[in-house]
Amino acid sequence: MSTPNKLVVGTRGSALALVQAEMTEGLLREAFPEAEIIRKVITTTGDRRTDVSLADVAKEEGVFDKGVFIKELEVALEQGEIDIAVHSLKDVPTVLEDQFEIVSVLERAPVSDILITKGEGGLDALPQGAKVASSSCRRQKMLRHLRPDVEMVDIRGNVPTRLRKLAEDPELDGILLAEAGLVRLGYNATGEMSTEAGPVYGATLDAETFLPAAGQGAVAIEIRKGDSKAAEFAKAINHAPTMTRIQAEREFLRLLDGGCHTPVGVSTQFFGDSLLMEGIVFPEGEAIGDPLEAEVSGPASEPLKVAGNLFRSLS
Ligand SMILES: NCc1[nH]cc(CCC(=O)O)c1CC(=O)O
Repeated sequence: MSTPNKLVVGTRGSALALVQAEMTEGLLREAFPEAEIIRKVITTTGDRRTDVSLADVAKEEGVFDKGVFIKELEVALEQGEIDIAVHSLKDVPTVLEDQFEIVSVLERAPVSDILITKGEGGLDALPQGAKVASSSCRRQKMLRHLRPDVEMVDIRGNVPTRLRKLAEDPELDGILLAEAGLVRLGYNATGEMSTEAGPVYGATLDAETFLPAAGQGAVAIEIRKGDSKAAEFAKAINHAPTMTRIQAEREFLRLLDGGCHTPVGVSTQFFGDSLLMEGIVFPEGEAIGDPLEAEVSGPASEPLKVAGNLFRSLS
């Protein structure tokens, strides 16, 4: 077990995870200059299995849903090997096992998705019948909702690999990625990015039109429930406005999850003391179908209520 003034931070070893761990550790060191902050890198199932789609990895490994990127970190938390786990919030299921809790989030990076293409001009310049790669069901459905002519295909691999695959593959016209990941890795997400196979170009997909995933761009800190020391460390670096938004977004997703798994997009914005929320829910399966959509606003002091209203307004 750790001594009182030592905190072990657990993180995945991907480039993005390491950047996010470093941000977390920097904030912790600023808030607790006397504390010893130690990093422990842990490989997750999602990191080991880059051969097949994430949905198949989850199925084969018996890990529920998005747990593919967090399970091993939770095991390390449970066993006391680490005191806090740093995650991309988007990868964390909305309902945690009883012994864990998310106590804080860092200030959010840009929430939008980015379309990366071989030429400039973004979505409007994408040719009719274009082929675009993404392994996210939500991105696949969202893009086909806006552009039914587009053909979507799967893709795996880290960011540099995906950018290179786009530049290399004459059949492929674009890929979709989170702006947050690109920005945190130091890419010029909304402009020219170079790859070994030539330049590619990023363009923001406006978050009110192309609705992001719940919690996209946010970094979450998970601890053992009831660990008051870890809670004290983590809460000191919480970013309250981000917490309000992600509580609303995750509550909306939780209300929808009820057993099945459907692609969901959700966006939140503050207008003074109000929280404006938009949501879109796509039917399961291959067909694009007609999604359910809604937009509501309510008091920012009650994010769960606003999310409940959004859920009930879906039509
Ligand atoms: N599912 C993988 C994942 N988890 C978090 C990010 C990016 C950062 C973020 O959205 O917070 C990504 C890559 C992507 O979606 O392009």
